[in-house]
Amino acid sequence: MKRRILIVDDEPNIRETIGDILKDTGYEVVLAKDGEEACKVVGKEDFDTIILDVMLPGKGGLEVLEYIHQEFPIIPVIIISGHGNIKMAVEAMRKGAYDFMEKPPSIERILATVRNAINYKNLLLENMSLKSAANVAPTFVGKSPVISQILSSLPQIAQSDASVLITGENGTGKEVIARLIHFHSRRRYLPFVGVNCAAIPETLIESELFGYEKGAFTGANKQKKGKFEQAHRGTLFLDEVGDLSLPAQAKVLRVLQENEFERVGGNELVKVDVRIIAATNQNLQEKIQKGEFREDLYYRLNVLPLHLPPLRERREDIPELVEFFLEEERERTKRNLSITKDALNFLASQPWKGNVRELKNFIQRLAILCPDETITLKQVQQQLFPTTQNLLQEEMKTLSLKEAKREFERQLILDRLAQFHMNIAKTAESLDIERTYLYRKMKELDIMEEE
Ligand SMILES: Nc1ncnc2c1ncn2[C@@H]1O[C@H](COP(=O)(O)OP(=O)(O)OP(=O)(O)O)[C@@H](O)[C@H]1O
Repeated sequence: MKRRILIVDDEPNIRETIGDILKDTGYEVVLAKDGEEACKVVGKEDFDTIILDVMLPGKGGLEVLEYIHQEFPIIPVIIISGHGNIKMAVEAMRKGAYDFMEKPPSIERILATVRNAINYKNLLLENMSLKSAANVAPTFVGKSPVISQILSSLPQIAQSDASVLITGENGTGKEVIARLIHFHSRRRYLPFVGVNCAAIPETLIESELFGYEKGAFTGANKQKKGKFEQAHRGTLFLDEVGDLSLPAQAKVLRVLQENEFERVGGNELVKVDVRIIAATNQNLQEKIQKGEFREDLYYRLNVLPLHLPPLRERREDIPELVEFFLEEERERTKRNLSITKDALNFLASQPWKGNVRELKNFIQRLAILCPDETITLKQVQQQLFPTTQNLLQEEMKTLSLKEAKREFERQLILDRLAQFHMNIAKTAESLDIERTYLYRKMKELDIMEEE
């Protein structure tokens, strides 16, 4: 990624010469002839450093410096001044300019000062990020073959800047993976902005994504940046992308193609540099067939596809996930929680229709509700299924004979499984039924998932 420098000077010679030197060294350069132009351009594009003449017509250099300092405190400003304006330059340094160069600066001086300023900005960013929780890599637990394969492909995915489409049922960990990709990418110290496209009403999605200008609609009493602008130079996570309306899809496609858009109610083009990671639990191919999702957008998003299978298809990850969530609970509750082997086996046999999220919530519930530090099979079952006792009290009046019979059978089998520590042969023997019949019953009664 090229570093971008803004040069503000009313003397064309100076700004062009410095611009050419920096361009030849590989920087991207933007030139502004006065303070007004500088303030305008700095709000639209992101700069790594600004070289600012202190003596400008109209809006003076010191005023521009103050504005940049207030609005974009992370951008270092290098002051340039003629010999007669040294006093002003000193004043600028006092006001927080990063460095100052006397006109005409030598090539070496320009390159060294710009390089130092960029390093300084990086340090600031790093420091900010070290202080924030964002610096902690999210943990994605799992060693099943499919998860191992995904995790081993992450470094390459993170290093590329191409769009990623993560598919998978709700709660399979799509957002954690998106954060991991961002964390390992060069955008790590820049924002990761998430937007849940399903949670925003259709009427608001455009202003949410693209922002709006003051006066764009009733209540818009000042300009607001949208998610694309907030994510500038970072990553934008479009969660539930399948829920975007067709007009919003058209707008998103345009940003992906042209890297620019207009805020709602505005006609100025805003340039952005964002990496898109999208996620969905829907079958986008099917939505394309039905005319509900744009095929061209699908291909733009699906450059690097990642599929997270449901938890029931990677049950071998469950013990490690349970241990991970228990550890979180140990820390939180300061209790030395553990779980028995048969309880763990039982958890691994459950359907977990809400995937890892449901499992995590369940472990949190166990940690709160279990009186003992060792979580047993009995306690797991009590929390996972309402007991016949409760049902008898609460719902007996409304259950049909068939439902009551089913509930009784279910509870009996669960109790007996607990008694024999999930040993199927012994449980079947004690119930005087065949093992295969017990399996069939467990599936029929939703105690065990159909394969
Ligand atoms: N492999 C994993 N390791 C650790 N925690 C996980 C893992 N997978 C999911 N989680 C946790 O489960 C919860 C749900 O995960 P996440 O929000 O990433 O799922 P999602 O697929 O994005 O869900 P949705 O489609 O509903 O937005 C989060 O609290 C997350 O931290």
